[in-house]
Amino acid sequence: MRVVVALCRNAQGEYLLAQRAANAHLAGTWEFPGGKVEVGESDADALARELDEELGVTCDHMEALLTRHFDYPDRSITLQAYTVLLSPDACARVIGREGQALQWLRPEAMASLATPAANAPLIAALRWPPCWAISPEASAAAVLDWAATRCQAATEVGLVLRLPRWPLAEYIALAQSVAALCQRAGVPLLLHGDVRVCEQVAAAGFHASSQQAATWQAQGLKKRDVLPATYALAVAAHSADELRCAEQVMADWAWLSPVQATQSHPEANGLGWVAWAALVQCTSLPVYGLGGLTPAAVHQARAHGGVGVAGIRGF
Ligand SMILES: Nc1nc2c([nH]c(=O)n2[C@H]2C[C@H](O)[C@@H](COP(=O)(O)OP(=O)(O)OP(=O)(O)O)O2)c(=O)[nH]1
Repeated sequence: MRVVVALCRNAQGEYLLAQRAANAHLAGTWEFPGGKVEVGESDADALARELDEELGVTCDHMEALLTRHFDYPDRSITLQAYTVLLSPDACARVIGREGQALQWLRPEAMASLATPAANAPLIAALRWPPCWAISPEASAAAVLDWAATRCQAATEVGLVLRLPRWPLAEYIALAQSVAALCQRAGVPLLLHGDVRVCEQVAAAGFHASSQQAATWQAQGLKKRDVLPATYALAVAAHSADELRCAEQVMADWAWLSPVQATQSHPEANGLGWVAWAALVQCTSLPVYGLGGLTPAAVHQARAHGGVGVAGIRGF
């Protein structure tokens, strides 16, 4: 079943959510406005019809954001999300024409609501940048310069400070400087390595290796047991099993690699986008593509069920 949804944003950076009826599939959850595409309808027709039926508004402009296939126990859906520009007038006129409750909410506040499981990647795409730049292994001065350049760039990017060979104390000192730069620029930063760094540095999250996640899983530990409450957890995965492990430790998203062969791991064959997309379907987590990609691959990732891309060279 093909379902189109509208991510309607207002001038305050909030998005419109509607509560599903008590007798509907996924009753009571907070969804994005939209619905099933009927036979013979284009996505644009279906979305315009749903917005009129549900909210009493017409949409001025829509842009494809991402596609994600999702298997609920009783049905499979292909969810196609569009960002929709509503004029300030239209935002003010929005009403729940089917009696549904409505609210405008920032993406980071959506985690505390009951939302359809298929929506996690959409919410991640609204909350987090489409691209993550992973630090090169270089001197402290070069890494600071790398971070400063990306913090000044106009493109939407997050940073991952990955320096596996650095002693803990030196990593923490550099991470504190990078975190200060990122905070000033409003750029999210993920830490890496020893999880104890999170107690010393104010960052947006932590990037765990697949081995770290497997160790936590074996010990029955979840994200809340290993990270400060405000931290997001991103876990590296290379297979369906590792994606399941990321889910079990309650990661916020997974990096799935390698999409293509890379300079750092030339021996590993790339999955290619088709096999990558098939693996993405094994999980309900948001997934970023990694391995031999550049920021230009965001659209391909999003057409294959992903949220975005990450990498070292070219980011
Ligand atoms: N509208 C909407 N549906 C969603 C979202 N996330 C999600 O998993 N779904 C699922 C729930 C349903 O199984 C399916 C949409 O079907 P629906 O029943 O809302 O479609 P509709 O508006 O055409 O409903 P109806 O005319 O059949 O009553 O997609 C979302 O954010 N918005």
